[in-house]
Amino acid sequence: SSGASDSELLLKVKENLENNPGLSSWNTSNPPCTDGHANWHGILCYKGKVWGVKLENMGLKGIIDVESLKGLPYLRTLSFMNNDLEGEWPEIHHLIGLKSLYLSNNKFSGEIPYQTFQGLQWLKKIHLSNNQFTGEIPLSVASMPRLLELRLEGNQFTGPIPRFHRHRLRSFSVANNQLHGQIPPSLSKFPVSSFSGNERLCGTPLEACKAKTSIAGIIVAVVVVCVAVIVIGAVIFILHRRRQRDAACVENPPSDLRKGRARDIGSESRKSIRSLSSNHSRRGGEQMKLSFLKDDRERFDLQELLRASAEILGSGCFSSSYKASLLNGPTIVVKRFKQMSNVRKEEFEEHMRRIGRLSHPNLLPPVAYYYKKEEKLMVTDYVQNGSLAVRLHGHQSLGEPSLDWPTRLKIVKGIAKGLEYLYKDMPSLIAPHGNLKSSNVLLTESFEPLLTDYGLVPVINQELAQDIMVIYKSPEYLQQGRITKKTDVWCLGILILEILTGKFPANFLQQGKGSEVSLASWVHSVVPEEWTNAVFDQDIGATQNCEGEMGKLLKIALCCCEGDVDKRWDLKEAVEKIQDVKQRDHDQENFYTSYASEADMKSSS
Ligand SMILES: Nc1ncnc2c1ncn2[C@@H]1O[C@H](COP(=O)(O)OP(=O)(O)OP(=O)(O)O)[C@@H](O)[C@H]1O
Repeated sequence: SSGASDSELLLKVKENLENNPGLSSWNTSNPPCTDGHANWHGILCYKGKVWGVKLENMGLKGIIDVESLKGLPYLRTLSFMNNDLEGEWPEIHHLIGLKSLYLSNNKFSGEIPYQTFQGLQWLKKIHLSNNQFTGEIPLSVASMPRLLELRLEGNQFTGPIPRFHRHRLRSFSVANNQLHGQIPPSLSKFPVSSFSGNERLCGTPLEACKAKTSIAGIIVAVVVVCVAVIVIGAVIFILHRRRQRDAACVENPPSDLRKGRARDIGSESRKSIRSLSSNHSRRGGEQMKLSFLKDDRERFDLQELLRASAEILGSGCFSSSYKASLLNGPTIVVKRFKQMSNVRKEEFEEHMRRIGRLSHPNLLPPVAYYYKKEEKLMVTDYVQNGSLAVRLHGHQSLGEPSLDWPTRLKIVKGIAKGLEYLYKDMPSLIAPHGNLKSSNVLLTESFEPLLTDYGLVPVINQELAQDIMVIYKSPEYLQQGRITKKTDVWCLGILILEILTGKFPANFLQQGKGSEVSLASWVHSVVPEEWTNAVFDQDIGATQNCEGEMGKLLKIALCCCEGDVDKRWDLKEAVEKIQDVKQRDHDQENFYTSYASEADMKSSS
C-alpha cells in the first residue's frame, strides 16, 4: 500500500533529475520495492520499504527533490556520488531519519546553512568532498552525537574548523580548502593528509601556530580589551534592568502548585473577592450584568456570583482565577484579568464574542464576560482535573498518580488539535493562541486537554504583554523583537518538552544567562542514547518499550523549537507529525533500534 505513494514520490525525484536514462526502471509498472527486493535501479529496500536511494556514477544533472524524499519515512541513506548535480545545498534537514549522506564529486556550490544538521540526530556519515561549497563549515556538524565520518575535502570552505566536543569521528578530512586558524586539539589525532592544502591552518598535526606579537598586534589587543569591557558593562546593565523589570512579574510554577491546591478560601482570595464585590455593589444592579456568550446557558448575575462560596485557584502575572459554586447551579471559574486596562469596551466585547463563537472539543470557551473600565472578568466552566501544570509538577503533593505515557501522548495530540482549530478559525491573529503553557491546559475527567487563555494578545496591555505572555519568550522575539505565525509552534514545542521531561520551562529561562537558554537547548545538550535515563520524566513509570515513540515525539518537539523561524515547521506540519506518533506499535518501536542498525550494517557493507 505504501508502495504506491513511494513510487509517486520517487517519480517526482526522477522528474527533477536531468540526464536520467539510467532510471528507465523507475516507472509505474512495478513498485520500487517488493519485500526485501528492489525493482527499481538504485533503490535499497528492506521489508518492502525504501530505506536507501543510491544513484552513483550516472552523469545525473538537476536537483535533489528533498520535498519528495521527505515523504519516505524509512529513508536512511542517500547517495548521489559522482554525478554532475549542481546548485545550492539541498534542504537535507527535512530528512530527519537520515543515517548517511553521500554527495561527493558533484558540482554543488554556495554556503551550507550553519544549522542544517541540527535536528539530524541519526546521521553517521557525511561525504561532501570535491564540490564547490563556500563559506564556513556549518557549526551544527560539530555537535552531532553519532557522527563517525565527515569528508569535506576539495571544497572552498573558509574560516576556522569548528570545535567538536566529545566526538566519535573515525574518518575526517578538510584537506584542500581555504580554512585558517588552529586545528582544535580534539582533531589533532587525525593525519596530516586530513588537513593539508589549507595554507593558513596550523597546530598539531601541522606546524605549531605562531604567536604574533608585533606592536600593531598589541595595539589591536588593547583596543579589543577596551571594547570588551564596554560591551560587558553594557550587557550587565541591560541584564540588571531586565531582571528588575522581570522581578515585577516572574513566571513561576502555578501558585496553586506551590501552595498545594487551596481547598478553602484563603485570606488573599477573600480580600480579592471582597474588593471585587465592593467595586461593583456601589453601582446599580443594571450595570452589574454579565454578558453571556451562548444562548443555551442558564443565566446568573454578578451578585449571585459574589454570594457563592469561592476559592482561589491561582494567580499568575496575567490573571487571578477563582472557583465559585453557584447555588443549585454549575461550578464555574471567574478569571480576573490584571493587565487589560487599556482596552476599550467595544474592542473587548467584540473580541470576547469572537472567542465565544469558537467551538472545539479541545477548547474551553468563555461562558460570559464582564467589562468595566477598571475590571475585566471572564467566566468559564470549572474543569474537573485542574491544569496540566499541576498534574505534571504537583501530583506528588496532591497525592495523585503521575501521568503515564499513553495519557501524555493523548494530551499532546489534543493540544495539537485545539491549536490547529484556532489557526483555522482565527487566521487574522499572528499568534492565535499566544499564551500556550501548561497552566493554560486544563484536563477533563477523561484527561482530554482543553486550551484556555487563547486569542488574548490583541486585548492585553501591549507594554506589559512582553513580560507576561509565552510568545514573547520565543527566540525570535528575544533576538529580533518579532513574533510570527510560527511562534505558537515554538510554544507548542516547549510544552511538549515539558510534558515529556516533567521539567518546568520557566526554570530554564530564569537560570539561563542569555536568550538562547531554554528547555530545548538543555534537551539538545543530551545525546539521544541518554534520553531514556536523563531526559524523559522518570515519573512516566513503566514505558513498555515505548521509548521509540517517545523519542519520536521528543524530536518533533525539538523541530518545533528550531530557533531559526524560517526553518521551523509551520503549525500544519507540526500537527501532522504529532498525529503520526503511534500508540505502541511494534514496527515503530523498532524503528530506530534493530531495524536501523540492520539497515546501517547493509549500508556499510
Ligand atoms: N476553568 C478552570 N477549571 C479548573 N481550573 C482552572 C480553570 N481555569 C484556571 N484554573 C486553574 O487556575 C490556575 C490559575 O489560572 P490563571 O489562568 O489565573 O493563572 P496562570 O495560568 O497560572 O497564569 P497566567 O496568569 O499567566 O495565565 C491555573 O493554574 C489552573 O490550575
